[in-house]
Amino acid sequence: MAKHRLLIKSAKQVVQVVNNGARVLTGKDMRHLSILDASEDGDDGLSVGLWMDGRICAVGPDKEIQEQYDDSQFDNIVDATGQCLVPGLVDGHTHAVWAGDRVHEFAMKLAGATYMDVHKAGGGIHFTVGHVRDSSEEELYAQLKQHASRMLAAGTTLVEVKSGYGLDVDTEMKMLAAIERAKNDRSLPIDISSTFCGAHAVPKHKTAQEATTDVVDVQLPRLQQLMDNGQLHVDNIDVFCEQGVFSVEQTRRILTAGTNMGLAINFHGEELHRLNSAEMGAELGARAISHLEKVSEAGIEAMSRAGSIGVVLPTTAYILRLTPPPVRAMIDAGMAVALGSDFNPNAHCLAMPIVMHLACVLLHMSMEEALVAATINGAASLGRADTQGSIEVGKQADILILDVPRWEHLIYQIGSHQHVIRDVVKNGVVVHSRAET
Ligand SMILES: N=CN[C@@H](CCC(=O)O)C(=O)O
Ligand SMILES: [Zn+2]
Repeated sequence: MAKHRLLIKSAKQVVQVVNNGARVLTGKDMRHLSILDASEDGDDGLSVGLWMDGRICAVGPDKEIQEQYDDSQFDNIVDATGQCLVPGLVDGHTHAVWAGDRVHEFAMKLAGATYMDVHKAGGGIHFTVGHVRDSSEEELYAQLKQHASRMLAAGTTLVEVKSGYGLDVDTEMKMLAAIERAKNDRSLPIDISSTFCGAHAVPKHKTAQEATTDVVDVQLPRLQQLMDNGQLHVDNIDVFCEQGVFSVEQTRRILTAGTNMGLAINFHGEELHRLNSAEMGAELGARAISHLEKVSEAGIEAMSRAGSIGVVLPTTAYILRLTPPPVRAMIDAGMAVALGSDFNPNAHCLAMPIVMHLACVLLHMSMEEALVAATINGAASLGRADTQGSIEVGKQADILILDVPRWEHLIYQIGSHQHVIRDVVKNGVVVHSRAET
C-alpha cells in the first residue's frame, strides 16, 4: 500500500483560493475565491491528503477521500473538525536582514519628521547600513533566522528577502550569504526568494551616478561569480527608484544589467514621488513593482498590459502616513495586486494577517482580494505560483489550519493571529502549533 505523509480531515472550510490551475488573478477575478464549505455543500467535513513528498494528492469531502484512501496509508492524521484551511501566506516584499533597531526614528517621525528628512540627515537606511557593515554574516544570519521564525508563526510560508543595507560589494554579498544560509537551513522551514538590492540608497561620499556604476560594474559581476560557482542562488533584482535616490534612467541601467544575468525585475517604484518608473518597469517586463503610492493612470495601464504585478505595502503607508496606493484603480484596470509586509527597521511589522487587515481598511480591498494578494498573487510576484499559493492537487502543501468557523477571522481579528492560527503546515509537515490559550 502506497504511503502518504499526512491527512487533514473534517475541516469546515477549505479555501483553495483557485482550483483551476490559475497562476495569477487579475482585476475583478481577484474577488472570487474558490472555497469548499462542508455545511453549504451538505458534507460532514473536508479532507486534504498529501503524498510523501509533501505535495497535495487529494482535496474533497471526507467521504470521497475515505473511499479513495485508507487511513492507515497516512503517517499522520490531523483532525480539523469545525476548522478552516487556507494556503500558507506569501510575503512579497521584506528587508528582513538587518541589525540595529530604529525605534528612536519612530519617535522623530511621530514628532513630524518625514521619511526623507530622516534619510537625508544620515539616518534611515544609512543608520542600518552602519550596523550591518559592523555585523558578521553569523550575526546577520541569527537576526534573519529569528525574523523568519516569527514570520512562520504568523502564517508566512514563502517570503521575499532583500539585501540593500550594505551598499558596497562586500557587505551586499555578506547579506546575500546570510539569506542563502536561511534558504539552506533545514531547521528553518520557510521558503525564501532572495533579491539583490545593492541600489537601495546612494552610499555616503558617492553620487547616484557613481553608485549606479559601482552596482553595474562591481557588485553585479561579483554576484555573477558567486552564482556561477554555486555559492549564491539569487532570484530577483531591485532598486529604490526615487527622487534623491536612483533616477529612472539609473534604475533602468541597473535592472537591465540584472535581467541580463537572469534575475527577475522586482523593484521599488512610485513611492514618494511620481517619476513614471511604473511605465519604465512595464517596458522592461518587470515581474513586480512595489509601493506605487504615486502611480499614474498611465502607469497602471502599462503595468496591466505588461502583466507586471503591483506589490502594495499597507504598513508603510500607515507608518509614514502616506496617501495609500490606488489599489481600486489598479484592480479596475485589470492589474494583479499582491501584498508585502515591507518588514524593515522603519516598518516593524512581519505579520501578514495584520498586513491584510490594513489592506482592507486603508487600501479599500475586500477580504477576498486581500487573501488572493497574500497567496496566489504573492506567489506569482515571486515566480512561484506553479508550486505555491493555493490548495490544489500537485501543489506543495503549505497550509494554515485556523481555529475559527470562517476563514475571514484571520483578517478580522486584528492582532490575534497567534490564537487564530492553530497549525502551520509547511510542505506537508506541521512546523508550528500555537501555544495553548
Ligand atoms: N523605500 C525603501 N525601502 C524600504 C525602507 C527601508 C528602510 O527604511 O530601511 C521600504 O520599502 O519602505
Ligand atoms: Zn522596501
